[in-house]
Amino acid sequence: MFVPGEMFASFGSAIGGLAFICVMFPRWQQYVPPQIRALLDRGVNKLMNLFYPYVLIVFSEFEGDRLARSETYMAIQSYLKEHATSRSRRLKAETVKHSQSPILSMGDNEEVSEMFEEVKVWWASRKRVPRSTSLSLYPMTEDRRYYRLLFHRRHRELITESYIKHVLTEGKAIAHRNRVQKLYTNNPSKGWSYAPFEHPANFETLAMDPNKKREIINDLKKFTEGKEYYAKIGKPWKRGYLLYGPPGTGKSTMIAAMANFLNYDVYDLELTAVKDNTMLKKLLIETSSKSIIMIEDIDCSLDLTGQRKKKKKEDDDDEDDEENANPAKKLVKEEQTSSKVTLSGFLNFIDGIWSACRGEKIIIFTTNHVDKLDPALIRRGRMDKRIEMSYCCFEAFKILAKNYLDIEDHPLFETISPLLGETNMTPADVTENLMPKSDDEDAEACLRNLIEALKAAKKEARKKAKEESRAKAKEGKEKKVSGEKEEAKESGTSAEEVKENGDISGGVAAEEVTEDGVAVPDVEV
Ligand SMILES: Nc1ncnc2c1ncn2[C@@H]1O[C@H](COP(=O)(O)OP(=O)(O)OP(=O)(O)O)[C@@H](O)[C@H]1O
Ligand SMILES: [Mg+2]
Repeated sequence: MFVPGEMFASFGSAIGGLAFICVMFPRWQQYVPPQIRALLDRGVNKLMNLFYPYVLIVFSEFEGDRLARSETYMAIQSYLKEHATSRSRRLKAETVKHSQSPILSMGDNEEVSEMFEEVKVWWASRKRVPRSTSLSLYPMTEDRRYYRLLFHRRHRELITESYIKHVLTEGKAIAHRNRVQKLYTNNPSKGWSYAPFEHPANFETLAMDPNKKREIINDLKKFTEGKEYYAKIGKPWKRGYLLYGPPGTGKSTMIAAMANFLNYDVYDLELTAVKDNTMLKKLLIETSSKSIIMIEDIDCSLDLTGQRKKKKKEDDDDEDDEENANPAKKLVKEEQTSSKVTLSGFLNFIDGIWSACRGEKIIIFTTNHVDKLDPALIRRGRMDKRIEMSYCCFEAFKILAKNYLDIEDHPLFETISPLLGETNMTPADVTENLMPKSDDEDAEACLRNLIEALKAAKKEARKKAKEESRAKAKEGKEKKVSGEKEEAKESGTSAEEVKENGDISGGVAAEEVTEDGVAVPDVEV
């Protein structure tokens, strides 16, 4: 096979020989003055251009002094792993943490070719071992790898404008597809640490109203495809969701389903483990793009619900006077406050830092009590979409029945449907009943268990409602009696008298109380 890389070595001419010497004896430059060296370089290049019509582009693993690997190099690596390893004769196997099988890539000094729009290009992987005078315990880590792309100069435009773009886009997509999804958690001392994210939830098994589900899926799709749109409207490529609803309605399951649908990493941010606003910023800047940042039970995480209101109120409090008198106490209090994440710090992050760091991120808050949250936290713009996760409806039940019992229809569904409408049962409770308790229990037995549980829940709810209304009535009565007693005390009459008066007048208005505190009933005779 004719390969230009090899052709280079086969030049028997003086030019080839000179070029060969340059490559084989790179130290020759040390013995030649710089002016002559530059002249020689130019001459060699001119001659090479005449006889060697190929263009070479080098993509290094590390660019300049940067410690991080070049994104371009990694994208090419992924591209070549998928497209070239089948044609490569020498492969390199790398064991990747949390991956079950080793990942194969082109071995060092290996070459492969491919066709792009009927143009042939050659890729080669190369390794440069830098000469080092210092002793290193890990000499291998100093190897510098790079990819070489070779093509005929007639195709320069096609390769530089289309092919490289194609390789990078495809390479990034392949890398994203093949990566191990991660679940990050934060801890006070180490920042983020991660484990593989292996939650099996998906939108197919998520029980909820199908229309609502479709709407969420479309929203996510639109978000992932919206890079240009977000750039056009000048908005950071981020989206905020608020999931709210009673415990066991599937909020956490929904986040897992979203992460699996998008193939995003998940950052589970525990606000109570964040020391202060500065630490919060640091953690959030460290999150990568294509990720979901979730803050569960935001109402319980911190006093994010009303810190601003409370602070304002505190200014007028007597407590402050006490602190002013005791500076030590004040200092301790200030320290305690500054060692916490505050609502304003949090909001600043969402509006400011959040917008500045790398895009394609989703932030999700969950809460059981949406009404308790500070409106500033969940206003439009910060939280783009609110999703209510509610009690199990019949449509959601059908999905659970399919997941757990492998049935799409059953005569007992007719009994279950109205019961679900009359009771508030969470999907978590429904699934509990749909799971066979023993080997003898078949689908029908599970459905009967569910019917019993629904009936019991309905009975319980009725009993509770009755008790509540009785308690309310009792409370109202007690309030009325104590009000009458209070009034009697103030007016000096007996409670019975007040009651009688009250019954006649229907209550005494404040204006009708004389200066000496005696109530004058306004009775029309
Ligand atoms: N909508 C649902 N679809 C499928 N399974 C569900 C759904 N809701 C709850 N479940 C089941 O119930 C379990 C608990 O649900 P999940 O943890 O998602 O509830 P939650 O709303 O996050 O509750 P909490 O408010 O207590 O955090 C899940 O593991 C899942 O098996
Ligand atoms: Mg949850």
